[in-house]
Amino acid sequence: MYVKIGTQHFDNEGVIAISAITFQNVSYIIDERELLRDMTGTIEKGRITTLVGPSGAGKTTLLKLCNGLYSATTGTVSIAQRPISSIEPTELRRYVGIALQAAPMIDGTVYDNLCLPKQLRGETLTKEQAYHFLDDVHLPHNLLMQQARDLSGGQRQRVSIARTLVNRSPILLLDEITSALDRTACREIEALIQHINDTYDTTIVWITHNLQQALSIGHDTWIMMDGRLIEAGPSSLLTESTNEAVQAFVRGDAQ
Ligand SMILES: Nc1ncnc2c1ncn2[C@@H]1O[C@H](COP(=O)(O)OP(=O)(O)OP(=O)(O)O)[C@@H](O)[C@H]1O
Repeated sequence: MYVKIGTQHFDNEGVIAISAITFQNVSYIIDERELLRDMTGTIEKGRITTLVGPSGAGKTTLLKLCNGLYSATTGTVSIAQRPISSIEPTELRRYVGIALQAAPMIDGTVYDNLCLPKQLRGETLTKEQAYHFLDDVHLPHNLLMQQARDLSGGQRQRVSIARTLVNRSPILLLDEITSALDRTACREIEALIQHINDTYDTTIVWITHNLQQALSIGHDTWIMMDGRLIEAGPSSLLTESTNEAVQAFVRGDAQ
């Protein structure tokens, strides 16, 4: 049981509850280009944190450091206070789920796609269990045996999210998952992510170019520019930051 005081969580003994993800002086260099520069910050457990910033700021690179796709060149990324380099890849994949804009599916049915996370661990998912995950993302049961390639964009994104739920990952990374969707489907996915965050206390890290979405959905925001973390804190920073570069970005001058 955690109590929230200010922006920090404390347990019964007054110890700060585990943070979800921490970055300690993290940089990432590839081909002599420094894509992330000396980033230090904490993504808090159980919250929705949006990652915003101009194109090329390094947002996707940051997500890739969180699920082990990239390794920090210097500094330390920790998940639940464990350096990511000490976590087994299979455990990490289970702990940190990811959903992408394109919602890539394997060729086959919705059921085949939902089975995938279990199959990777040599386990099986029963149809009854699969129906439960369809319920979670508000999709009808008759979609289970439909070919994934025939789904609408919104349905596809829901299946992609349901697939992350199969692992019950405490952390969910989302990379522009609504940018290809129409307004209605976008609202539905936003409500779904809020529901998952509320119901399972899942920590959500969400890259979005939609600042209105960041304001309405995010508890916190990280504003990145040119590989640096410029601001981190409550989403109200998007309108209240006194940083001129942030203000220019929010006005649309830097997008
Ligand atoms: N593998 C790579 N090798 C070299 N440069 C890369 C690589 N991946 C990304 N970059 C460059 O790093 C910078 C940051 O890319 P990244 O995709 O993290 O930005 P982003 O903030 O997510 O951008 P967007 O909002 O456009 O998706 C960009 O200039 C990109 O071209």
